[in-house]
Amino acid sequence: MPTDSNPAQPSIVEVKDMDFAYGSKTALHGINLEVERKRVTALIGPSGCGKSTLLRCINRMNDRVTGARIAKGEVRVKGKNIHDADVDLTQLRKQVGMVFQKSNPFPKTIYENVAYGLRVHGEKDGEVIHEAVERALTQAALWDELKDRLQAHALGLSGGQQQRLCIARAIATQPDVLLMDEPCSALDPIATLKIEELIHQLARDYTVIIVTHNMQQAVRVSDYTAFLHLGKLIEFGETERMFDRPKEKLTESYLRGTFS
Ligand SMILES: Nc1ncnc2c1ncn2[C@@H]1O[C@H](COP(=O)(O)OP(=O)(O)OP(=O)(O)O)[C@@H](O)[C@H]1O
Repeated sequence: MPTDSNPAQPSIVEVKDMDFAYGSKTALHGINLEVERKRVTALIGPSGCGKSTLLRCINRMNDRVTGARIAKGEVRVKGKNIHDADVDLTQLRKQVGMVFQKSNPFPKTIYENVAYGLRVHGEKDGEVIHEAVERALTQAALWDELKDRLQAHALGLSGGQQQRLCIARAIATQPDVLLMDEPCSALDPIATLKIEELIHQLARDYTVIIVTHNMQQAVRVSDYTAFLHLGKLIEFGETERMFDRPKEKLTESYLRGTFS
């Protein structure tokens, strides 16, 4: 599989020769992927190729699906196999945060949505929580908009604001990696643009891995792209290079829209 990995940059997430199965059905075959720190990596490919499954392997979100398992290989985050017996799932999900397709704020105030993760991890110091809420809302480009109504109900926000609030919630505990599963698919073009700008800014502090159906979005937001087809990683490399000069015929036909 062609790759343009950068040997000078140690990977924060490594997927090594991984097969993933739902019961008897193998959904991912022999995946090898190295994700560079503080960069945006996009996962693209036709519907059902395994993008979300791969994303959800990185914080063991697939553990929730009965019969779903890594059949071969491993996933490492910061060098640690995430299936080792001593891995604490709550800690892993603190390290690897997630934002879903449909925004899902809790039916609580704006403030409590962002403070939630800190409280779950046992933070009791009001000042520490307040600083974290302000920092996360600022990083999610929401502080100026919302600072005067932190006690308002989160469900009263617009769809785009709710999604940015979910991003603020995910980054409040300062994860190393942020997984985003089609974060703009339910949003209008203006709200989408704001999230895309935000993704650029987030990559200063976080490693972002995003699933997108929208190839133009992959070009706009990502540094690296992984193209999957039928559960296999066909090509991985710098986004600009891959879209200009794909190395694989299959990638080329998918990107040119001549895919059958
Ligand atoms: N919970 C599940 N149980 C059984 N099979 C599943 C489950 N979730 C996904 N699959 C199967 O695994 C394969 C990969 O699905 P996945 O949702 O990861 O693909 P995707 O590329 O994200 O698709 P889409 O772009 O349509 O969201 C598909 O064949 C799908 O039917």
